[in-house]
Amino acid sequence: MVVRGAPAIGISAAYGMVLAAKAAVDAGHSSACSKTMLVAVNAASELLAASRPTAVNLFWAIRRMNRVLEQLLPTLGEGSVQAAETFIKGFSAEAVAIHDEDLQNNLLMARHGAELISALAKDGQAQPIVTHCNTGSLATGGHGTALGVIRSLHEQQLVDLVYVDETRPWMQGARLTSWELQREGIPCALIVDSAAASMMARSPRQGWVIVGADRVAANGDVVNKIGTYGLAVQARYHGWKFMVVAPTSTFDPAVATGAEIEIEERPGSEIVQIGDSRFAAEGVRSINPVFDVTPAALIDYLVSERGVINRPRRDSIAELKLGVD
Ligand SMILES: CSC[C@H]1O[C@H](OP(=O)(O)O)[C@H](O)[C@@H]1O
Repeated sequence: MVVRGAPAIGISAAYGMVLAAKAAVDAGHSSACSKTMLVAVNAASELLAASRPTAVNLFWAIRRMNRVLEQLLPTLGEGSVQAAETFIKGFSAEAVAIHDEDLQNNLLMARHGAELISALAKDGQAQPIVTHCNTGSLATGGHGTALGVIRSLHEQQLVDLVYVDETRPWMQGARLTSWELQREGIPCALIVDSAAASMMARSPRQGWVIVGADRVAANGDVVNKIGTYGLAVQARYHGWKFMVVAPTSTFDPAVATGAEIEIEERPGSEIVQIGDSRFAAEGVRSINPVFDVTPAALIDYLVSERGVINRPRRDSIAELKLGVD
């Protein structure tokens, strides 16, 4: 959890593989043969892949780096200083490309999402928004997914107030999102997760729930931070629109529905105490899944860098023609 947020996890894994390659070169005193390199990078990618199970960006980035590794390995031969330098340059370039592309995709998604909301805003009125977890520059290559859309809306004076779910139990909303929003001067108020429905009910205007994603299944089901599913149900009941913002690196065409996606379970210690201070009854059983599945039927808009899908379904997602590799 030092690095968290689906795109940031993928980007970090790519850089982690580069660091492992560099370490292999250093250990061989400025050179490394293709065999040593393969062993070192494979070991690193296995370790990285085991770090978290749900965000697919992690596996996507590792696969992408492995493809470049395969192309570059033969150039190392038996190992020379010059070959090692060229190898590291080429391998690092792929990690930097993954990072840069994510930032560019964030900017595109921010534009697509904000254009849609602004087009639907009656009389150009500023919108109330609920967001969950942290999807800003701290979770991505730089601008943010859901928070990127909120930023762009704010630039157009279309944000009335962002209700920030604290996001139990890791408190990404309280610790990170409220910090990012305040820093940018975007009007926001922190709420406990269970207050979101009441905020929707008492808001004079119907607004938007805008969230990110950790994995999008082929049928449009979305896995995101625990509590997202509840927000989608509440949004539908109260007539608020529900928008998911995620780059195509978060889409997993290999899984048919959200039910197939592994949901990370974290230790109960995260929910029976805050910091060192325990408040739950001693010995109580706890269950701590940190993601949930929002069925596609509850999603009004799915925004990726390729554009906006209204009411995502298997066929509309298939039109993106994302390769299964
Ligand atoms: C744009 S980040 C996607 C996603 O990552 C968060 O999970 P975590 O903080 O556990 O890594 C959350 O579900 C965000 O929506």
